[in-house]
Amino acid sequence: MTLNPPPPPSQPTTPHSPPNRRVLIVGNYCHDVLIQNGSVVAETLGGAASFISNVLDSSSVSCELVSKVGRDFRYEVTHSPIVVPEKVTTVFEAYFDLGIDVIGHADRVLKRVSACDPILPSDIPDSRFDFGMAVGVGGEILPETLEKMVEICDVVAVDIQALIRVFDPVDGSVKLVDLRESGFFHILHRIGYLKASSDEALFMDVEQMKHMCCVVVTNGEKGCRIYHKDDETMVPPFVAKQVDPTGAGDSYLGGLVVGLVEGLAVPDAALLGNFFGSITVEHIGQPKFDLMMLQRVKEEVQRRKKQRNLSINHKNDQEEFHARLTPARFSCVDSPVQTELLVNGLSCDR
Ligand SMILES: Nc1ncnc2c1ncn2[C@@H]1O[C@H](COP(=O)(O)OP(=O)(O)OP(=O)(O)O)[C@@H](O)[C@H]1O
Ligand SMILES: O[C@H]1[C@H](O)[C@@H](O)[C@H](O)[C@@H](O)[C@H]1O
Repeated sequence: MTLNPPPPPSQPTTPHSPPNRRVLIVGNYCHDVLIQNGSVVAETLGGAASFISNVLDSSSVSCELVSKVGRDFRYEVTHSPIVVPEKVTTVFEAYFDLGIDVIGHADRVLKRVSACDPILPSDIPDSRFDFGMAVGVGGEILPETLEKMVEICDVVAVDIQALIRVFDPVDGSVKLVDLRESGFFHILHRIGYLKASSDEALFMDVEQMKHMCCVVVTNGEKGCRIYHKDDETMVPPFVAKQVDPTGAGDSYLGGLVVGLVEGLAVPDAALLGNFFGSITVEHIGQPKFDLMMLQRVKEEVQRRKKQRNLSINHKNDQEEFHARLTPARFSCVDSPVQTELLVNGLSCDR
């Protein structure tokens, strides 16, 4: 089945001088506090922007990141955030033993216990970008912020969590509102990609949205589905031993965008998303990707592109791409810090 998605970002002009494929990532970093049986199990750097830039940086895709943190921000990051001295960094507590939350999310109950400032249009550079990613976690993306993004970026990908989250005024519990009531709906015909988890997809009309943009719905260990106009494609998962689901959707989106800027077709880019999502669930916090693994992935992406250019694809060609990526996962090793955390770590079987 062929998908006819929004145009990908600009392609190389000569084999030796790749163009500047700049990606703009907009969303706040946060502190993630993982809680199980009443105790803090881990405190990690969070925020979709941090997981996504980890995937893009590791894949040598140049990106610029706009994020706000408070004076208490304690992580050394490649892309410096804007520090708001009178504020504290956004904090999410993730409770792994409170059962199913109000939105039917069985993994964890999320509470936003503090929130840094929103990201304003004036915080975003005035330059042009090939690809924009609106990936807020705590309500920091405003309609006018997204409007500026669609003006300066050729294609914009949006994580629905940036648009539909609302926060309980008493305890900060995350709730979702219908996309039509989110205050962003009027801009959505101008975006290229909308990503939602299967829980979040219940808060939009996929049948309606797939005529406005390419919709990707992730479904944990089952992989993901792509909807665009009259096409629907299932993209298979990779087998993983889940330890902590945090950031899986973010790394997925990072992998998808890496695939798109590299010039892969949407289903292949989504397979790369599944690949990075599956590695992320095996770690607490940010995964540190193995260099050999990244090199293999790069080679497979180039091979896949060549195949496409020569039009030598056949019906089951994604199976082959999947089969060639699968062994690359096994060259991935944990850093000592992560291994130590895993010993006391979470295990969240779905
Ligand atoms: N247990 C798993 N095994 C294999 N792959 C997984 C697993 N969980 C997630 N993934 C991969 O990561 C992708 C995103 O996961 P998921 O659907 O849980 O997103 P999400 O709910 O947005 O994640 P989060 O909010 O935790 O960041 C999936 O489509 C899948 O490819
Ligand atoms: O760090 C995580 C991550 O970015 C998730 O995508 C988001 O759902 C959580 O709110 C956040 O704490």
